[in-house]
Amino acid sequence: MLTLTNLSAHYPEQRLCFSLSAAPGTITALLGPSGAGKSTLLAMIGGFAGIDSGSLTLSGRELLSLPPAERPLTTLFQDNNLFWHMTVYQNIAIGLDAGLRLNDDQQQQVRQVAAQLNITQLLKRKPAQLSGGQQQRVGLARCLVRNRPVLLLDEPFSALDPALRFELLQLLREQTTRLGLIVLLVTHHPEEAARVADRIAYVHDGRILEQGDRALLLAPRTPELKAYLGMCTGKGKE
Ligand SMILES: Nc1ncnc2c1ncn2[C@@H]1O[C@H](COP(=O)(O)OP(=O)(O)OP(=O)(O)O)[C@@H](O)[C@H]1O
Repeated sequence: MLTLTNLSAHYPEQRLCFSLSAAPGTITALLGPSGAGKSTLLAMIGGFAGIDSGSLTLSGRELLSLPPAERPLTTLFQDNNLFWHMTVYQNIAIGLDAGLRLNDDQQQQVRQVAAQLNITQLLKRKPAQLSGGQQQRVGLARCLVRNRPVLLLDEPFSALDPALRFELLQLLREQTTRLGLIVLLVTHHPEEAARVADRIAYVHDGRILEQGDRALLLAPRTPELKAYLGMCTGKGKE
């Protein structure tokens, strides 16, 4: 279980404080308006943003004292951070060894994850020779090969057209269940959350205002989430 307890940061214009639990094998969708703090929440967990107080644990182990590279997690952003001069194989392999010196076992792991994400036929290409969807598959493959229990995703598929987006989300869903990953997925698309997420956390003004299972999207309790989802909150209106 990944557990955030009053994990807090203060910025001149924003005070953020998050409490959240996420279980293995689940996807938690982080929804909320622009500027609410979704990306900062991931940065706080990843160790890229300062923390003032609170705790962050994975299976009871405190993570805040660990530098980012030693935390048991991996991140994927919309800009997938692929290296354009390297092949797809190398771009995945670098997730295992920055010097690209892979033993037989590790080489096998790269090929395995490539097969799972249907990119085996692309391993010799460079990122510029791939479509946007294929590039995101490579980015996801690099994350998965690292074999970390927590996956932080910041709108990774937003630039893709809907069909491709859902294909990749389905793939993410399968891998989350198969590997027992804890996935936090920032998205601006409630319909993405409705399709793949086990849990919904609505981030508003630096905190999680509401959380629950997918039914939350159909029956939000707070006026803020209703307004975010475009549901009418005015009295006497439909
Ligand atoms: N390094 C920082 N310095 C100052 N303020 C910051 C910093 N990082 C985050 N903030 C504050 O946190 C707020 C939340 O920003 P964040 O990018 O996390 O929102 P978001 O919900 O991810 O928005 P979007 O959906 O537009 O990406 C910002 O408006 C800003 O006030």
